[in-house]
Amino acid sequence: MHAANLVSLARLVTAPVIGGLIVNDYYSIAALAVAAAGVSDVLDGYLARKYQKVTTLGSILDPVADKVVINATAAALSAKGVLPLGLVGVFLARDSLLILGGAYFAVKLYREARRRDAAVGQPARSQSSDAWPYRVAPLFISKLNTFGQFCTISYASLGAAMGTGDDDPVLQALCWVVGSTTVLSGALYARAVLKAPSGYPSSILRKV
Ligand SMILES: O=P(O)(O)OC[C@H](O)CO
Repeated sequence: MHAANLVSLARLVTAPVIGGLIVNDYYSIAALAVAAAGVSDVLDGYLARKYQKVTTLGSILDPVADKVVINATAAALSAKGVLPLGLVGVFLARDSLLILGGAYFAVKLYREARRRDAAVGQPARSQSSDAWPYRVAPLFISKLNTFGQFCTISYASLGAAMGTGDDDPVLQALCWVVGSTTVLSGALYARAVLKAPSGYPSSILRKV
């Protein structure tokens, strides 16, 4: 596995650790760990581009790792009364829709590959990389949103460590901003899909 994907995978597996830190009130370590996860989100993309390893797998693993870390830590902070439950609901709702959308296109690609194989009388090769000619390209607003989510969660955790409380105006502003960018990014993904009713939305699914 390429270094870029190892970085994404490492981020993914830290999610339960960070959640455990928050639940057990180790807020300052959790804040650092979330910030490190945010830095690793930049690093995996940089490594993939530098070594020309921008792959289908990497393009899925990277946002999945982000979603797991962000939702798990935001849910843990909400359970501790540090982040509003509504914000976590917005994060979860958008990411559930994105995962459902991703699953829809994965099944569609798989079925098309099976049909192609059947048409030429070849054994099924739908598992091969030929069947997955697209990589996922996040919208720019989504990259900004992910950055904002990491910042908000890290700041909230730091605030909990310092006892500033959830009425901190900076935290409240961050929650409103990131809640809005989450909704906006979900709406723009939905628009991209709806504009390509029978095909693949080229603004988010790029040929490998
Ligand atoms: O949350 P997404 O799927 O819009 O993707 C944004 C990526 O996580 C950026 O690395």
